[in-house]
Amino acid sequence: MTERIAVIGAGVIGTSVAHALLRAGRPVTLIDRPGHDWSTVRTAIRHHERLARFADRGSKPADLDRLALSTDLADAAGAGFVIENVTEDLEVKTEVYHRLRELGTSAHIAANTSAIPIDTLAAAAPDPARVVGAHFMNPVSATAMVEVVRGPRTSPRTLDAMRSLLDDLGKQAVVVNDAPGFVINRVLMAMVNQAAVLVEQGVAEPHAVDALFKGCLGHAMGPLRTADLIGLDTIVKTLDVLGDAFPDPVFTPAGSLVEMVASGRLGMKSGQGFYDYRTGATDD
Ligand SMILES: NC(=O)c1ccc[n+]([C@@H]2O[C@H](COP(=O)([O-])OP(=O)(O)OC[C@H]3O[C@@H](n4cnc5c(N)ncnc54)[C@H](O)[C@@H]3O)[C@@H](O)[C@H]2O)c1
Repeated sequence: MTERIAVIGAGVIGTSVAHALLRAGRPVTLIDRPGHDWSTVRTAIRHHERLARFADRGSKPADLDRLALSTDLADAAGAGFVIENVTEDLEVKTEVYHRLRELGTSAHIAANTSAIPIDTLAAAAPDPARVVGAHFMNPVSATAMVEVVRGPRTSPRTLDAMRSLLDDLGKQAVVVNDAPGFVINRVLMAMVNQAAVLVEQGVAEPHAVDALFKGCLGHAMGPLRTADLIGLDTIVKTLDVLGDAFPDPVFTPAGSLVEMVASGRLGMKSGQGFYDYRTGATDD
């Protein structure tokens, strides 16, 4: 099956999704806004490829000749499947769905959002029945499972198409119902936020917080390195979505998170977050 897939949003997760699709031999059109810095995308794809090759030395490399880059949403119109990964902001995402509607897109659309309910996005889409949530984890190539969110209007056909695409990628789908933050982020975001508060209050340094989660609870990464990997700006935006949905202070972004984002410390993508990822940095 070689139908082209349009991946909209070439940031942290969109690039990782595109890479995983290329490894599965799928032709991909990766779309971002005009003026987007494609050099960071190429660097990220090379990074994902190194990770994937390290994890599975016998696997086939991503076929980069199948990757088309675009700054025009019209290039999503003819795709067999659309995976939307734009900024975690309802207005920004809604604009993309409205444009897909104007373009008459008839493809199934997977919404990759951290917390925005799928039905809210579906309301702006060409056909709400053709929208399903696909909450991918970064790095996508190295993650075995995807949280799939069935909106109240998601059709069985679209859900099947999502499962079948994930099957091709070698990923297991776990289907949950629609709610702000779904399952993972309703829990994870509260945990990340409290971990940031603990650091703020001087209870522990980031490496101690993460070491406890790895050594005592068997997590692959602690909450603060996970936050750096996701992107601290995305963490704050996701907490804002959850805070709007659930008036609980556990979702009020920690002051330190807000300050880090305001000063451009966005995590791995900017080189600094709770940890320092710049060349030669030693606090890793
Ligand atoms: N970072 C993660 O680990 C992760 C995991 C799962 C889901 N998500 C969700 O995926 C989405 C993207 O997250 P991210 O971390 O990649 O964010 P990001 O900020 O790294 O990237 C978002 C990208 O969307 C692009 N964009 C914005 N408006 C656009 C438009 N109109 N047309 C085309 N491109 C547009 C931006 O230019 C940017 O490149 C968010 O909803 C986020 O919550 C993120």
